[in-house]
Amino acid sequence: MNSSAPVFELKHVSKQFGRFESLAEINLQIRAGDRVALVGSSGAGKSTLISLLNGTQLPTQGEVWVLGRNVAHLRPKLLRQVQRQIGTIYQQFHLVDNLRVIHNVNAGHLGRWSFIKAAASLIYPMEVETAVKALAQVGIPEKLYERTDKLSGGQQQRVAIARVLVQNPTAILADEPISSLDPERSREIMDLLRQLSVETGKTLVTSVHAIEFARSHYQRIIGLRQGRILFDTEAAALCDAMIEELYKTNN
Ligand SMILES: Nc1ncnc2c1ncn2[C@@H]1O[C@H](COP(=O)(O)OP(=O)(O)OP(=O)(O)O)[C@@H](O)[C@H]1O
Repeated sequence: MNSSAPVFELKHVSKQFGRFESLAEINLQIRAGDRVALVGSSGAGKSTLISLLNGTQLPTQGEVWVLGRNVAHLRPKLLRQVQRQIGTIYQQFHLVDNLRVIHNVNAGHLGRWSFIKAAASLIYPMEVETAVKALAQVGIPEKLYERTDKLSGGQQQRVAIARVLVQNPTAILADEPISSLDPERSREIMDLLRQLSVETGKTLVTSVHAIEFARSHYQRIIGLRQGRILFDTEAAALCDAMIEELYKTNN
């Protein structure tokens, strides 16, 4: 994959669901190491944009390039290779509740492990040291053998982040990672994502409702309104008038 290409590039992208246009005429580039927040009202298109960046959806029009590849033109094997370089964290964690933490963290290996190895690891966990290291990075190494559904929401989100660390992607996408957490846990998770991105140099794209976190934790903020980019700005240049325009209710 072309290492000098932007990690993500969208050219004249639209996404329709039936006749409804969720995104329209999106043009943007995100480069290695960028830390970008996506903001906008409910339904503005943030999650749709994230699903285009990780290749789980294809655009209706335009081109989505990930790591120098046009996603729509990739054969399944190459698409999986590209997708392995993109780790995604979701609001609802997407963990298997009744498994121990180690198995959820080891799911980060799934793109690389054979089916046999993955199945065997459910009985005799493999690469335990890697899992412990990832859990230590997210601050809960002692939870390795705990059942996942016994953890708090904040701890479960840490497990989801540890799984992405084991996957070791080039870029991390976080789709409203704090929406189901209380304010204190939200701050901890936002701090953790920023710290991991700064320490590892990984690109980080996060959709977030709380504009104050976008400002304090990200270098660049993209405002989506009714499926279009209203602004794409350095965080320091975001002013109250832009925020007002972003959230105003009339058309
Ligand atoms: N799979 C789908 N089928 C039909 N419509 C969809 C689908 N996914 C998204 N949409 C529509 O596209 C629009 C944008 O949705 P999206 O989830 O991207 O917004 P969002 O900014 O992430 O909102 P929220 O902050 O509430 O999560 C919404 O009107 C939504 O109903």
